[in-house]
Amino acid sequence: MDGIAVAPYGPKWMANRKFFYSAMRTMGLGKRGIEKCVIDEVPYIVEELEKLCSSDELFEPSSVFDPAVLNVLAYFTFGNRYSYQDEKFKELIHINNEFFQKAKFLNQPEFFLVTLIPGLHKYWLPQCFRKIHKFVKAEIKHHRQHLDPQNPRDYIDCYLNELNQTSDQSELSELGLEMSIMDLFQAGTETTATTLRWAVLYMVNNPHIQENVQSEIDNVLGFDQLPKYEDRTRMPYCEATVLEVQRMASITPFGLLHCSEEDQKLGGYHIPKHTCIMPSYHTIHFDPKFWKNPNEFDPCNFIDPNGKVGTRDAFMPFGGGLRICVGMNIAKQELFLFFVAILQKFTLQLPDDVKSLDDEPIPGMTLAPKPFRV
Ligand code: HEM
Repeated sequence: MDGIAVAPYGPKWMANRKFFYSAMRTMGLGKRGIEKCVIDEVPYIVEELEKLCSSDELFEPSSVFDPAVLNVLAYFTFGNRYSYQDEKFKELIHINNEFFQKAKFLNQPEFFLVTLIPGLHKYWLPQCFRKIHKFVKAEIKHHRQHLDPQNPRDYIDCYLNELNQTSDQSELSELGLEMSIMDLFQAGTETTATTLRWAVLYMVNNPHIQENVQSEIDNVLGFDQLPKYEDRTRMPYCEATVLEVQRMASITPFGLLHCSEEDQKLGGYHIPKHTCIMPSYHTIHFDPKFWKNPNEFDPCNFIDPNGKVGTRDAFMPFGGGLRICVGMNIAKQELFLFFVAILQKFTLQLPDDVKSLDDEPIPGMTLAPKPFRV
């Protein structure tokens, strides 16, 4: 196992994770910093939503969020974004979503059979995994042919440069690059797009909160000024609302599986070596010890008495420890900037005959709202 999310704790995981951070820094200094990738996507989201609204038909917001978040990662890794109508891109979204659905199998007991019988994974791996792999390999081949070592354009170029400079003993490899990209797509698209769908759901179910958000946007940005990530310091209510969406939705209720490397003591319990551990972030996010009215959607959970946004130890949407989400800073920027840009231009409403949306999630590896239309 190579890459980041699926790699076991060890030198390969460490090298790929470290490389991801260093690429973010390198690219952050250039024209294609992650914030630019996100901001550049905003006009396309607005345009797509305008098109959908003008038809008077209700629509499911994932038709906009899926391509938008995948485009940010495509921009970061492949160096270009795709038109939402591009057939190749539609196919990539389809196979990426399909793979995510299949990956729910990872939480089932059958998965342990796959890990116990050597070689079985070759037969079990679903077709969509092979398709994404083929797509990523083709992009890497294309990048290798057009690589200019002095001007790395994106994540793949930075990684290839590093491979060309390092020795055979390096823990980085072409397979590590392929797996890392697939991890970023897998871990970084459904999670972010699903959180945005929850944001829409909570806004239509709580119109008074939507009004407060919009009035802050009107005061700080007006109707035309594009939001920047630094604006969040002047927009505490919007920032707190996004954090509250993450708490209430708790889309990764158990994070990823962890395993103790040694015998450990934790909270007075003895954890033997090689115990499988699933932290329950969902429990922490709804614990009345930490939250006044945990079952109520209330952005004030994150606003301190001075009106400033403060986070809490009992808030862990991105997990914690050594394996904390590597895409946390990308996701935070996407959530804030997309959320603000949408509510700057649109008011989200339910059809006349619907009072509120069902906020019971569909159970799974991530907690998603049931399909809905606005
Ligand atoms: C709202 C969006 C997101 C949420 C809620 C989320 C949440 C998480 C959580 C809970 C974990 C597991 C941490 C643990 O086991 O303690 C994780 C891991 C991970 N996430 Fe995210 N994530 C999000 C977005 C992203 C994005 C945008 C990317 C990529 C750009 C990404 C890439 C990863 C990777 C590669 C890992 C595995 C890290 C490792 O094992 O070292 N995630 N994420």
